[in-house]
Amino acid sequence: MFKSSFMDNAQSSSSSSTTSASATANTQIQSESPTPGLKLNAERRTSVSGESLQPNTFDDWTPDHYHEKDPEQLKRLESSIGTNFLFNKLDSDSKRLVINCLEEKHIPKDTIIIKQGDEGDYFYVVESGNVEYIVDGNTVNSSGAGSSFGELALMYNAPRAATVKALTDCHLWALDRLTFRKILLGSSFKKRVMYDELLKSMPILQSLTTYDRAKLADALDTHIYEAGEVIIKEGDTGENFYLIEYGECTVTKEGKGLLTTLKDRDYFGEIALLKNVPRQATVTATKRTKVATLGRSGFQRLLGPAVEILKVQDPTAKHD
Ligand SMILES: Nc1ncnc2c1ncn2[C@@H]1O[C@@H]2COP(=O)(O)O[C@H]2[C@H]1O
Repeated sequence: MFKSSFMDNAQSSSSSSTTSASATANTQIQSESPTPGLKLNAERRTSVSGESLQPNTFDDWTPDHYHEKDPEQLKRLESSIGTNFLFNKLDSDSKRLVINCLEEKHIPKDTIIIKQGDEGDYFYVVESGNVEYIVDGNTVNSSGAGSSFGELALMYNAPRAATVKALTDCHLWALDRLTFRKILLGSSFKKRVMYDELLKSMPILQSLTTYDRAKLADALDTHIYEAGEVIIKEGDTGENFYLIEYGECTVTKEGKGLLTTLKDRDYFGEIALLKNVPRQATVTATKRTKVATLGRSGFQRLLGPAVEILKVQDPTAKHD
């Protein structure tokens, strides 16, 4: 019954690539969920093998957890998470569906909501309270009202990348795996789906974790340049870093001519951002070229260990 409106939001799946979660361990929740009928991950074994990152397209799919929300719940949802980026990209039918598939959870302080290494079954949005994220025993960050977590395992069919613990009593909304994949992957997480193959295949990004790659994908934009177009001009102020998805570009410098030719999976534009200097060369598309661009603030925040590799590979060291 939901078919026609869902199909507008789901990207059609053309990829045949699949990844399988290796973890099969049952997830444990260390504090009883007070919400009847909602088991969190407890005693749950989810089979996720054979799914790709592409959003699912189950033509005859009906959500398992569909419960019309009462007016009081709807009002709270609208004011707390209705304006969240996850939901404001949805058309009204999809938004209504997602909202009605959300399950309410009251989580006591100190509850382990997600355990690193487990399989994923739910995605969570925080209405109130704070949670912390623990990777390999170290607290890496925390988040509060309006944030969300638990998407990585559902997107990439990977084991949970972090343990998530309630720092305070929390009021959460949980979305089941299939509804997440069916609706949110094709809309709210579309950029991650779009850039996944590119980022995974870029040699300089190999040191990034799944989490790092996901955050990076959120910050990217796409541009297409036709043959002959100048992408970067020597002497200009640099604002973007570029990853080449496909195409070909030349790098030329006044007085030196052609320095190099760049192709698929190469990058450029890093020197001005790394050293805070003007553009050191001109980059021109010689074929139709599709690039993913990352702005200055994203470059500083999101490239993580890849920045060190960029510094080591600084090409200006060779030709200056
Ligand atoms: N630094 C981090 N590394 C990994 N996961 C994180 C981090 N910070 C927040 N998270 C969230 O913690 C979640 C744990 O479950 P997932 O791997 O499904 O998805 C993960 C992210 O949503």
